Amino acid sequence: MKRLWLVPLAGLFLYPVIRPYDAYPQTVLLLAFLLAVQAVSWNIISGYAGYVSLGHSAFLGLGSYTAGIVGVHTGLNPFLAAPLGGVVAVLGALALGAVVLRARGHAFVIITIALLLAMQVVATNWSALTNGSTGITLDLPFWSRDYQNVPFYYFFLLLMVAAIGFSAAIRRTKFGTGLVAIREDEGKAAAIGVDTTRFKILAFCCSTFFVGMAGAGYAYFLTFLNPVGAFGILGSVTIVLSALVGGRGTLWGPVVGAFAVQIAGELATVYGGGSQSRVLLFGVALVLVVLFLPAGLLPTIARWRRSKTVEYTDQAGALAAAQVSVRVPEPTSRMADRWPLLEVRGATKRFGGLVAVDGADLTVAEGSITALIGPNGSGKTTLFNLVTGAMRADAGEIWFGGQRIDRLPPWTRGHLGLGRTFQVTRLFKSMTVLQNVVAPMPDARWRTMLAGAVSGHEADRARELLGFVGLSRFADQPAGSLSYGQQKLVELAQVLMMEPRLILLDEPAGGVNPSLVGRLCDVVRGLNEQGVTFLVVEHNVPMVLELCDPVVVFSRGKPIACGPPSLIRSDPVVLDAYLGEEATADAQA
Ligand SMILES: Nc1ncnc2c1ncn2[C@@H]1O[C@H](COP(=O)(O)OP(=O)(O)OP(=O)(O)O)[C@@H](O)[C@H]1O
Repeated sequence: MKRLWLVPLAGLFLYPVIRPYDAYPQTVLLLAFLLAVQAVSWNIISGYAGYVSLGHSAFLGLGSYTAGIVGVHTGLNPFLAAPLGGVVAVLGALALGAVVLRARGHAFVIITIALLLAMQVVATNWSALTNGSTGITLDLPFWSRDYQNVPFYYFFLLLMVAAIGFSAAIRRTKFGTGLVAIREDEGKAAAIGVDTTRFKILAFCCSTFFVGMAGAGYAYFLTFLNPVGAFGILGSVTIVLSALVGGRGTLWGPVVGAFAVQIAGELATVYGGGSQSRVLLFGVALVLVVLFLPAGLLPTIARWRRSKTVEYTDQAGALAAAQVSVRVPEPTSRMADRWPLLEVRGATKRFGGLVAVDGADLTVAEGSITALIGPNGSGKTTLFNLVTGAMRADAGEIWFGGQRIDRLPPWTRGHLGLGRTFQVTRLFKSMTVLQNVVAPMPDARWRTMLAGAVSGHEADRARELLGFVGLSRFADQPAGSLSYGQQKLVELAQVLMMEPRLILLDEPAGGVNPSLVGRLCDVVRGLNEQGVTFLVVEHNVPMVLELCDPVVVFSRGKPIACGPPSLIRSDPVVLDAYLGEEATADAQA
């Protein structure tokens, strides 16, 4: 059943054999294959990674011009020049990606359109190479007219199969999971070790190779190239429309969409009175899809078919089966001496006129569970952001394990053993619980990146960690269906996949069912006994005083006291600044 797609594929392969003289349907189909190649490729950067390119047909144009220019100068057949077209498209993506992928959202979309139009201008004006607006005429196909378009048919069909296979392979790797993580929450992805810069540039390159190859074949099919045709916006709009109709971010959505759009466009041209009606149809379809089918056909159908009885759970029972049997870093000899694992020296962060962190110094000894408490807005989360690299400090230094880290990107800090959880959980909602736990990238090696997303010892370890936090039975549920407290525990399991030396917990008990708080403390203690150091921001003062030692008190962006809980509990400065009059009265009673 799973290989049902082989049936239509076999049909497509056999069609020209069975009906060799059906030239028109063959042409419609080969153009659908071409569109599918582009939509499936576009989906890698814009569906998986969420960076919507509206200029992707530029890479078809690059491939076309490569084949055209090489053909004119060397006589090389465009089919043979196709790999070169793919390589040129990838090189173009590599050069442009480093620049355009700095932008996000609308800015990225606009830049990609600008890019397409810029290429049109270059192709028009670089006459010596491209023959300018006069264009390039290629040799006619060498085969007999009896074969019609059959060679083009198979060329584009094979490319489509290759592009789908490539996209499926990417989706199955940790690289693919990393792209989805970037789409859902780029900051979080970086925090769990995903080198977002490398992932995005690589995805951009992957999304152009088959498009460039297809461009070479398309130039041969048309036998004529000019800048307006090769770098027109309509081609890009059609790609986006195909992926949106079928379902962006899915494997088969762009394929289904490409066939639907190509066939609908053909019908509009034939019965609607010419190619203008095709443009009108695309415009109307784009509006309708965005308004009424935002997820696309396949995801909408899948949602209808999916069982409506997703198991929403309460928090009771979670952790019941928890076993503290988890692999954590080897305790180091320095631990015994309470060596500083993290040192923040004079860190400052300003937001306009507001000084959120004001020359703060903080030391976290290896092997400790250090607390960071303080009133709302005193700068605790901002300090976390400076330590993990989510924000850059305006001044000061941060050292971790004897290495200065304040200029390193967040993922490198993660690879060094710095993990964090968030005040408001930031799981990847479209992934299952298990997929979330295997998503982190513990290092920057290519081997890790290309490893299976949910396979081998990584998956075993993720299951072990889910057992550790007591959530094994939710492994295959969507992360978003779990209760808030359970999501916090999944986030902890996710961080543990990085094998961290230090975990920064941002309000671990916030919003969590009180019955879980005690268990959460046990989990933290269990991990600490095995060598993991913790820095905990928490408003639940009784919990902090019971769990942590030392306790650092933050006020107005810097520490005002530090010591064991017994001292902090009765320190008048702390009582005044943070615990308030009520606590002062309690302490005095
Ligand atoms: N991105 C930002 N832009 C502007 N101001 C910010 C930003 N992030 C934090 N702030 C401000 O910096 C100050 C410190 O905020 P921060 O969230 O670090 O405090 P906190 O101690 O973690 O508070 P809470 O306990 O409520 O989470 C606050 O006044 C906050 O409004």
